Amino acid sequence: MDAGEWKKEQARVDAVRGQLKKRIARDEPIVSELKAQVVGIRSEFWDDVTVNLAESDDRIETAVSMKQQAEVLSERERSHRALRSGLQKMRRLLPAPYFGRIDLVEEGTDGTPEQAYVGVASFLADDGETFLVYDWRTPIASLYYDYGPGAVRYETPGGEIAGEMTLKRQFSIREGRIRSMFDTGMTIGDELLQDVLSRTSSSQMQAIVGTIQQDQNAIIRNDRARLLIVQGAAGSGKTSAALQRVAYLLYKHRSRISAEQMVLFSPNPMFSSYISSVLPELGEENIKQTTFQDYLELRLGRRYELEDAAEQLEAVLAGPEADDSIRLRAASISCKSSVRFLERIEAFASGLLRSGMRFKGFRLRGRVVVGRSQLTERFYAMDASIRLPNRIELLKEWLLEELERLETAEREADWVREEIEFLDDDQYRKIHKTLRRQRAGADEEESVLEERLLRTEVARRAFRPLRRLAESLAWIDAAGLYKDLFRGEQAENAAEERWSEIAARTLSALDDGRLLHEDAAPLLYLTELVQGFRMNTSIRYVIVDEAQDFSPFQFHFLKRLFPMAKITALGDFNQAIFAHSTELAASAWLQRLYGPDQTETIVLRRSYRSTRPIVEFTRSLLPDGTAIEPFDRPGELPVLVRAGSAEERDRLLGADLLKLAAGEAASIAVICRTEGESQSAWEALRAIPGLESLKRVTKDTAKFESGMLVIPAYLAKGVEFDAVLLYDASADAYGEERLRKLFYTACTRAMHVLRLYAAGAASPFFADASPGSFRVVEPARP
Ligand SMILES: Nc1ncnc2c1ncn2[C@@H]1O[C@H](COP(=O)(O)OP(=O)(O)OP(=O)(O)O)[C@@H](O)[C@H]1O
Repeated sequence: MDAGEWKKEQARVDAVRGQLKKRIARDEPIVSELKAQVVGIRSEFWDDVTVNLAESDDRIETAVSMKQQAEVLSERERSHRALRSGLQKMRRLLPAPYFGRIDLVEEGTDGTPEQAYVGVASFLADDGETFLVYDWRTPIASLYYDYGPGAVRYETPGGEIAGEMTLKRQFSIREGRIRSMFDTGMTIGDELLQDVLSRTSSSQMQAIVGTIQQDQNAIIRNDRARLLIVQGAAGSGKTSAALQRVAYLLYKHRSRISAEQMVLFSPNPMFSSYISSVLPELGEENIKQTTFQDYLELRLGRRYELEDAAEQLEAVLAGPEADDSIRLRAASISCKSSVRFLERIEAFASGLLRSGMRFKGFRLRGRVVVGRSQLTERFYAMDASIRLPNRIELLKEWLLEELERLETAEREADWVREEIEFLDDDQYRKIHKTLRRQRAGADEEESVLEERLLRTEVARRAFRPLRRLAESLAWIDAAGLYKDLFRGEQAENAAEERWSEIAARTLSALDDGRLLHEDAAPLLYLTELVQGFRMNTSIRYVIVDEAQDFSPFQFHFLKRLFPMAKITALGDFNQAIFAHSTELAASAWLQRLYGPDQTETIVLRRSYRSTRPIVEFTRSLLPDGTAIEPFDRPGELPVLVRAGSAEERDRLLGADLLKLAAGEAASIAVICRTEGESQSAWEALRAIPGLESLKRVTKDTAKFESGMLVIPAYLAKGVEFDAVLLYDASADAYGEERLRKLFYTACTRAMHVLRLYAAGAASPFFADASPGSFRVVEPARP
């Protein structure tokens, strides 16, 4: 780049920063003053309004005065919020006002190119019209991500604009100085990306706004698809693109959609903390984050002892695949996560329109007051065309009336008289108050009236839990219905492998009040088919990360739970470590969920997280791994360290940990296969001098921190580390084919360094890796 051009650009950066500083200096005192005013008005609110309620004129005056004060307050609050957010944007722009420039000659103009500089927020000149910086989410900025110099077109709210891009320039600016600057073609320069990716990790995910790639931009800006499926290689930027997409959508629909109307399903709470700084970094509020497990807990947690996905995985990994009970459990999981089972449940629910409903009766003091057969008879006496949830609603209404009738009749029962003795003082006082009020106009004698009131109170108290039960729909015997799928005629028709054993195990777990993870979503699905689906109509966008771990049941839930939402499902089938996994792009049932017209799929092949040698090693572990493209970032080969014993392995690994920590690595993870392995590895390694502060991550860890830690592979999903040390890569630990994806997931967490340790024979996966894609190190022994 010639020096004159560089100087010109630096002068522009200086000028824009000058404007920013001027505006910041102007607005800072105004924001502080407004804040002081708001605080002042709030605290003096009651002093300033004339409170005089004696006369009616005064009352009006007071109301007017209060209204005026409230209006002043909300007007000041609005101005304060707007100015403060403008100020925050300017402060964010100050160190690096922009990262890109495009020159565009619009069709039909005189040929003079318009220059558009692109940054994290828009910034206008004093005239209030000229954009000194365009927000990366503005329509014109899309050109920066989608095109190279040449013919271009982009959508604006006013229609399509076509033109010629005459220049595309990238900048790296730090603290106001241009560090690098180059004109590029189609892709956003590898140089910049190299620079960004070679940095060490931090405890929080970073925004990628300056280096978004074209295919990622397609994810970010897609607002057509009802279901957007993103299948992307490990480290291809799925999570990053998803978060940028949230920021884009919040900007695009800022007048009608707020952060509360979006929800992100993440794999675990630690992951939520890891990504929580991206949106604030982009000047947006964080959206709601949850896990599917949270939803299950909310709906089923009170009634059952719920197993979570991690416990399920641990159970499956607890023994060798050849172990019969492990095989049976795996068969149970895959059967209950299948579309076939979903369809079976739907067919079973339709059958309930005719027969088979199960209810629980209502008891009062050990006596049945509304029997289950009474409920069933009423249910089936209804018109055959009425849907299940509507019948339940009608039955509930009847139940509430019936309980009221029973309660009135029950007041005369002998036990009520006895219970009166047990009313406490408070209740007596309340009743006497009512008594005093009613006595005036009553014909009855006081003692008769008193007894009537007391009896009413006792009966009301006794029926209260029954009324609550009726409202809660807990009188539908959902577990009983679910059990019916595993017994009698239903069970006999099942063609699944080992069905009768699966059925026996399911029934015995349910009888103990335990709900296995694979039963939770199907049971809830069946319950909702009967009683109607809960809905949240305010949510407009749902993002599902690690979507390969979602079963058909979970996707069907999302569709029904969020009927007004567009869903983005991001995942990688190669990282499907749980037994219930979805192939995403290749899944026919997922395509059918909203139908092909409303479903779009984007595939990301390029992997950015790891160095080229790491990607070359990890992709060679997969049968279709050649489709994954490494980003050309150099680094050292992955290393297989062969140890003679477990003790030697711990010693060697410990020494490597210390060496890496003394170097540049900010985060180093010792990744284990299971929670149990993680616990014993942590104990063994912590005993090594210098490693006393080694941390251990469990499924209850809420916050992601950098430094040295030990973590089970399934919890490391979605996060990344400068260095990954795979604790046990021996044939004992990873000898089975079913563990290939877990192994792959663990290895792909590494950004710069990957070392794998094996005491004894190494995992057979190494034999599948390309020759020369890793180095073997064997310590010299005497
Ligand atoms: N366009 C980009 N510019 C700069 N960095 C990027 C870009 N895309 C991805 N990255 C970086 O690559 C790493 C991996 O990204 P991310 O975690 O979003 O990938 P992922 O597809 O969700 O990975 P996984 O499925 O393995 O969890 C992150 O450090 C991210 O910042």
